[in-house]
Formats: sequence, structure tokens, C-alpha cells
Amino acid sequence: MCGVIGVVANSAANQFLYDGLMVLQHRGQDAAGIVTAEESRFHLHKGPGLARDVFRTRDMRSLLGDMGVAHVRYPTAGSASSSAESQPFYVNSPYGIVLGHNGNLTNTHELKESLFRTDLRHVNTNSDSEVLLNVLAHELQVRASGRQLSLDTIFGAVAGVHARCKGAYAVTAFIAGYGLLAFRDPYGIRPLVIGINDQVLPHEYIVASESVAIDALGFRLLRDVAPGEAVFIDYQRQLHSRMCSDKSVLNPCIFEYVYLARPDSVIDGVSVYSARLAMGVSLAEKIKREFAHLKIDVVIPIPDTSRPSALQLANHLNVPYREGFIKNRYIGRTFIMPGQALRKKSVRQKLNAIGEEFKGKNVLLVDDSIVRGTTSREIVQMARDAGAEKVYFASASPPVRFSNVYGIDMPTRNELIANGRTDAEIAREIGCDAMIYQDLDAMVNVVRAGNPEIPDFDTSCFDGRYITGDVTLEYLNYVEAVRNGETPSLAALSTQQLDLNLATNNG
Ligand SMILES: O=P(O)(O)OC[C@H]1O[C@H](OP(=O)(O)OP(=O)(O)O)[C@H](O)[C@@H]1O
Ligand SMILES: NC(=O)CC[C@H](N)C(=O)O
Ligand SMILES: [Mg+2]
Repeated sequence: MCGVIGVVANSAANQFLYDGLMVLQHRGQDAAGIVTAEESRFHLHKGPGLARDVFRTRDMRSLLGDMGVAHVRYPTAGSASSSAESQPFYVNSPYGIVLGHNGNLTNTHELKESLFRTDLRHVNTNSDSEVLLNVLAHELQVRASGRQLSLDTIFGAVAGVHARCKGAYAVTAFIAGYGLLAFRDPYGIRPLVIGINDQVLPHEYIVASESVAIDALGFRLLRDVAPGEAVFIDYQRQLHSRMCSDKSVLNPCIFEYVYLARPDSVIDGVSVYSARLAMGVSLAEKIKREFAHLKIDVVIPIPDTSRPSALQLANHLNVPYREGFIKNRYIGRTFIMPGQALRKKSVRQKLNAIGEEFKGKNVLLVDDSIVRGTTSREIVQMARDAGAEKVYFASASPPVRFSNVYGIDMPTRNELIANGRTDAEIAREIGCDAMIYQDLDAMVNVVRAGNPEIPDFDTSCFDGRYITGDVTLEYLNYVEAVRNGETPSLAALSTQQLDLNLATNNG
């Protein structure tokens, strides 16, 4: 899940955008990019790595202008290492547009073909975000009438994006000479919030993936961008908004509340921190009901994300809470690192056990989630090596049994530790003495308690129910084949794609 941010300020935007990326770094560690706009000139710098490594002083000095967009990347399409897929992307026509995207399109192939064959646009990377930008550019182009760019044209183009693109997208884009455009897919799967600084005139605005970016820059949280809505902030600092989809419904990704977002963020009216505390209570209630036979001496979190849930669980069970694992503050988030070898090595580098909290004790380890089992396998062994008598493992979220196709890198079911396994088999796989999972309905209820107006969540990685209603088994198999390095059968793709390949094969 990447992080996006856009700013329309009354002074240099480069520092706003950099500071915003620093508090969104947890959403993507593989690449970072900033584009600033100075009248109708863009200044772009992007590259692989953390924001603090990508931008040197001379790069920051080159980023001129009071407006712009920025992005931190965690790849779902394309390859992690290639800086060719770092964002924001740029197209020169119409007008000149840059774009940063959080999410994943589920019809990238078909779109790429129609862009190439019908819209005569060539996309040079494997990034779905570059495809998304070119769809937006084309939809603007066919509606535009010369240099006059009306709001109807802008919002009409976003409606065209909704009509063509499938999947999840939270976007900040900038149209050279006109202003900042931000929009969210009709299901609101990925978060997007608006902040304002109304202490100055004209007002300054931020649009970002999480409210923590608005807090950090000293702005005030105005509201979330609604599903299907687009907002446009022009050079006169006027904010315009319009609903650009006639079938929008708020179904945010529940994994944002489990793991992805920072606890100090508020997403669609739900405090991530409060949601995680409530997950801890709900899990404690399940332990009281179904695992009362376990003698638990101490509750230990797996830093960082699981700590609020673990603390509240311990309080609720009236069992001591201890920080038995110390996290190396210089190692990032392992789950979003590229490649299993790096993730496995990094878990060992990241966490270390304090023996006295384990020796001779029955410990209950609490994590927010178990996805590939990379963390839990290592952690259970560390606890045993530190002298634990019994090692019980609790997850504040249910078993992750299905691929995610909306912006979290969980493309193949066979890499998921819970795929095809019972809880007892998972316990054996990670080497613990008991495995306790959160129940899905309980988790949905405690998250929705933060905002009862939310009609439903995307819970697809837990239950295989893809909220957009258009994810097919063929697509899931296609994604797995591509991830496994195969060149999958084209039968699952559109006939147009087949024609193209026939032409290619015939030379
Ligand atoms: O079963 P796995 O595939 O290992 O994935 C789950 C683990 O990965 C994440 O931690 P991460 O180290 O990414 O970040 P954190 O420091 O925010 O907990 C998550 O919090 C779990 O601990
Ligand atoms: N995690 C994300 O949001 C990724 C954005 C986009 N799909 C990319 O691969 O760059
Ligand atoms: Mg973790």
C-alpha cells in the first residue's frame, strides 16, 4: 500500500511534501518521489529507497514551486527494485500531468491494450499506476477544448477513469498550469483525506493517504475524500469537488485498521488506535471463552503494530504485559519488504528477546496479523531459545487465506501460511503450543463501532469476498502465474489481447 500526498501552499511545497512523506514512510519503503509545480513547469525527483535516502539537499533545492504531489512506494505491480516504476509518473499531454497512486488496478492488461491500440498511448513500464495516469490523460484529452480546462472536463475525465478502471485507487495528481486533482475509487478501498490551513489567506490544502500527514504539517483535518469523489484545488486556492461515480459505496480495506495505517491516523471516521485496542479486547474475550484452560503468565507484543492490541488484551485478561521483544529502530517494516529472503533476514535483525521475560514462563505472543508466517516462525523460536516454557500465539486478525488484489502485496495463495491449513496445523507450522485467531465478524464489528455509517469493508484477504464484485478466479490465477514468473495463458484475457499476440506471433 503506497502513500500519496498533494499540497497547494502559499510558500515552498518541497518541505511540506518531504515532511509528509516522512510520516507516510510506513506505507512504502521501496521508492520515493516528489514533483513540485512552478506555474506550468514541473520539477521532479524520485528514486529507489526511503525518502531520507532519495532526497539530498541539492535535490530539495531543485524542487521549486508552492504546489505539488509526492509518493512512497510499496510495489504491487511491476518490480520492487526498478526505479522505473517509482512514482509520481508524468505524461506531457494533455497539459502535462503527474500522478501518484495507492492501490492496484485489476484490469491493467486490458487497459494497457486499449491505450495502445485505441488511444494510441504507449506505456513503457509494468506499473498499473502509469496505465492509470494514461487513462486519466486520455479521458481529459477527449473532453478538453483548447487551453480552457473547465471543471466539467476535469470531473468528466475522472468519471471516465471510473468507467474504465477496475480495482482500488487513491490518487493525487497535478495538471500543469491548472491545479491539484485527487480522487478515490467508487468503493473507497484505499484511504484519502483532505487537510486545510485556514489560518492564512488564501487557504492552503493537503490531500494525503492518512490524517497523520495532515497533523504533522500543522494542518487541520477537513474530511475524507468520499468514494467516487474527486476534489480539484486550483491556482486561486479554491477547492472544488464533485461525485464522479453514480454507484459509490464506502467499503474501506479493513487491513488498513489491522496493520497498514499508523495508529495515530483516523480513516473514514475510525481511529486506527481505538480499533486496535478494541481488537485486543475482542481477542481477550475469545480467550476467556475458548482458551480458559491455557495458563498464561505474560502477554508479549510483536513490535510495532500489535502493541495496542496486546496491551489491551493483557489488561482485559488481567495478565502482566511485557515488552519482551526489543525492536531495532533502524530496521523497517518487514512485511512490505521485497522478497522472502530479505523479509526473513530482516525479522531476525529487527527483533531480539529479553530472556528474563521468557525464562520458565508460559508466554502469549500477540501479533496484529499472520500473513506468510515469516515473523511468527522466527518469533516462536526466539521465545523458546529465550527459555519459555510454553509459547502461545494470538493474532488480532483472522487467518489470511486469500490473495489481496487491491494494493497489498499478497498475490499468491500458496505463500499464505493459513492457506489450506487449520488453526492446529498453523500452530504446528509456526511451532507454537496453541494458535488463537480473531473471529472475522468480531473484528468487523469492533472496527465499525468507530463509525457505524460504514456499510461494509473489503475483507477479501480473510474471506475471499472481493468487494468490487469483478475479481474472477481466472484473474487470481493469472496474477499468481505472473508472480511465479510464468507467462500465463491468454485465455483469461480479453480477445483484444489475443489478437495483439497473434499479430506479434505472425511477425
Ligand atoms: O506473517 P508475516 O508475513 O511475517 O506478516 C505479518 C507480520 O508483518 C508485519 O510486521 P512488520 O515487521 O511488517 O511491521 P511492524 O513493525 O509495523 O509490525 C505485521 O505486523 C506482522 O508482524
Ligand atoms: N501498494 C500500492 O499502492 C502500489 C501502487 C501501484 N500498484 C504500484 O505498484 O506502484
Ligand atoms: Mg509486525
